[in-house]
Amino acid sequence: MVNPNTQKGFTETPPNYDRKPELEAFDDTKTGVKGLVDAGLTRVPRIFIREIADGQTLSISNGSEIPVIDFDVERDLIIDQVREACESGGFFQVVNHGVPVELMGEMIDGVRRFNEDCDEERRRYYTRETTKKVVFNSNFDLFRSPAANWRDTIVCIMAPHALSPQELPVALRDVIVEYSKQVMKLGVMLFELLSEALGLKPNHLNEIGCSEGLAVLGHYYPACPEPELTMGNPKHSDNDFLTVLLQDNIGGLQVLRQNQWVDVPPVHGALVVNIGDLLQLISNDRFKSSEHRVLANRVGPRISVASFFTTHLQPSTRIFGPIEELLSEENPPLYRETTVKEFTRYYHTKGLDGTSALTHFKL
Ligand SMILES: O=C(O)CCC(=O)C(=O)O
Ligand SMILES: [Fe+2]
Repeated sequence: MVNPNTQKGFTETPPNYDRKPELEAFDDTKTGVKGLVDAGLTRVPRIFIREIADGQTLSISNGSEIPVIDFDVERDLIIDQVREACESGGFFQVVNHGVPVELMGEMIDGVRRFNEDCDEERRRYYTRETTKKVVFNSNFDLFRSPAANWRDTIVCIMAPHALSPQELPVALRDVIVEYSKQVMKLGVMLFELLSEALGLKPNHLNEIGCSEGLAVLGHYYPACPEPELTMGNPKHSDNDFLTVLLQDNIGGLQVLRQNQWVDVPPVHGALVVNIGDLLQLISNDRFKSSEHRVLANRVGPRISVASFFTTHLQPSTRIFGPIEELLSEENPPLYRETTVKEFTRYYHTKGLDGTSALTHFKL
């Protein structure tokens, strides 16, 4: 393999190369990958370079495998389609979902405004403190992952306790409050459909707390001069119950299906829905989370907004395990019980290394 550092005039990466000072220098700027791009960088710094560029290893199909479900049809038909999508990969898109399309565009614009605001404004929110309800940083797992990713993220914890508007950055303050309200409504509806798809009473998943917490992540993937050397978001499954994802029209999101990466193409007005690891756990593997990733791109910025239904930052004492109504002699529990906080801790200590936190909870 060609060593890209050789081309950069580093000659060779020394065998005793210590990444830490370079990671620290990058983190200290508090302006993320966008800050590097603004400085006019034309090569990808080595802290971002993956030994195996997993972006290029497997073939890619055209994304027609990811179903687009219209919510403006008869309920029974929606439930059948949702059940099928959840049992065969846990990744689908929805249209006519009730979140106004105009608001979706405004939310993307809000994330853009924040990330393109002056350095000083972004630095105000830059932190690695995991207890804060508004956190901006680049690579939450910067000091643990094998390679950094070409992405900056702002996380706002919108539920169960509402943030006071003053805590939110001005650039997206109004829009994120309204968007979260709408996504929460959609989430409650999705958990009703998922409950029915599992043969449970419609309120089951909402009653046990699946829609209690909402973390909204605004991702900003700047244009990358050498996208084949790094990743926007490496292979992972989500550690929540459910994710509702809004992506702009750039593309690059892919889901792993039978060892093949499949594009999740942008569809105007659609939201992507995917099952998280916690829903896999409580459904006792009836519904599976899927691994996915985002490629770095040359034409960005790409912007997406991932709404995570989880309570990990405002933890409750609720215990989650495989739902009793789904268990039988032929269907014994596959996982032990846990709290959202304990479950999420595994994910946060290991970072996005491509292994599922679920394995730690298998019986
Ligand atoms: O940016 C995207 O399209 C996906 C983001 C994602 O996978 C995540 O936030 O977990
Ligand atoms: Fe994800």
